Amino acid sequence: MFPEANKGYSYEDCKATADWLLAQTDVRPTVGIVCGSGLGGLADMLKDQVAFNYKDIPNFPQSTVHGHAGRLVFGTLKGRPCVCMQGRFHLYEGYPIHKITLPIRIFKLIGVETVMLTNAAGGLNQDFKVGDIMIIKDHLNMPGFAGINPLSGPNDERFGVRFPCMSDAYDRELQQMAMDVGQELGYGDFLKEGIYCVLGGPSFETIAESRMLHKLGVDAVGMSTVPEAIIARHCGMRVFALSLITNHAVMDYDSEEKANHEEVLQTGKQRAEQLERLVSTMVTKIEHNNNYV
Ligand SMILES: O=P(O)(O)O[C@H]1O[C@H](CO)[C@@H](O)[C@H]1O
Ligand code: HPA
Repeated sequence: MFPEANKGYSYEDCKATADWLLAQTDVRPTVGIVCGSGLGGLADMLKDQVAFNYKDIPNFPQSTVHGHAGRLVFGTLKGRPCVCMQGRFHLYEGYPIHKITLPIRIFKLIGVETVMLTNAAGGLNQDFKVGDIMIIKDHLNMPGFAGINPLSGPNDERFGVRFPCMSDAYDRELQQMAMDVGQELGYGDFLKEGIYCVLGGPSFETIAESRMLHKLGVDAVGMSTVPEAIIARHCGMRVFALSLITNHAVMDYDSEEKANHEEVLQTGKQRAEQLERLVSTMVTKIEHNNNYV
């Protein structure tokens, strides 16, 4: 019924990878973090690290994008056991969508309860500045409109239901926590919230595309995160996600601005410290069993 390419990894494949990892480390993370482009420094915050190169992990794809180191790092963040993907996978790298999201199911099988996704994104909201951090409150899954969804193919109920709800994709308590922590840290001026839209990439948006997305109510555009959020919600993990606004999406034919990956990485470096502090402070407030203390 389903073409071979749509089958993805079986539960047993995922379990084999999870068990392999659990056999190599005593760390039992309840929080899983994914680092966006240029945001790999988040992983360096972990203490007592046990790190694996993606090439050494059974079934794992390889990172091919500059700014994505390709390491899975276990460790503790202010005493809390965490696992961190220092580098993620994107559709435009040529991987099937099931492969992009495999690590999220591995997170689930090693005991992760809360997933924190970060990304670099282009700002469409005219009130946003480069360097703003946007808490994602909802998403537009453009590849999904064309049938490219990480849940397509046979459904294994051991992960989740056939038709998962997505109106609660981004945990509201964690959004509020991020706002509160951001205020406490004095980040009020550059902490925003909004809607993220994923596109396939790797070409950046045309002016017409940016204008269309802006009219649709999109605040920031990128090429990741949404497939990971869908897979995490499907298997019952809580999701928090944020975008670092690394550039303005060009919306004006007179503009001299041109989106480029170097600028994306550069902005990441400039905001790295604050972003790390925001995420690490949140981690210390996320209790086992997903309670916010
Ligand atoms: O979403 P992350 O992985 O942060 O990366 C973003 O940055 C790259 C473009 O510069 C794209 O891959 C886009 O998705
Ligand atoms: O402007 C952008 N568009 C798409 N993806 C991005 N990732 C960082 N900036 C951008």
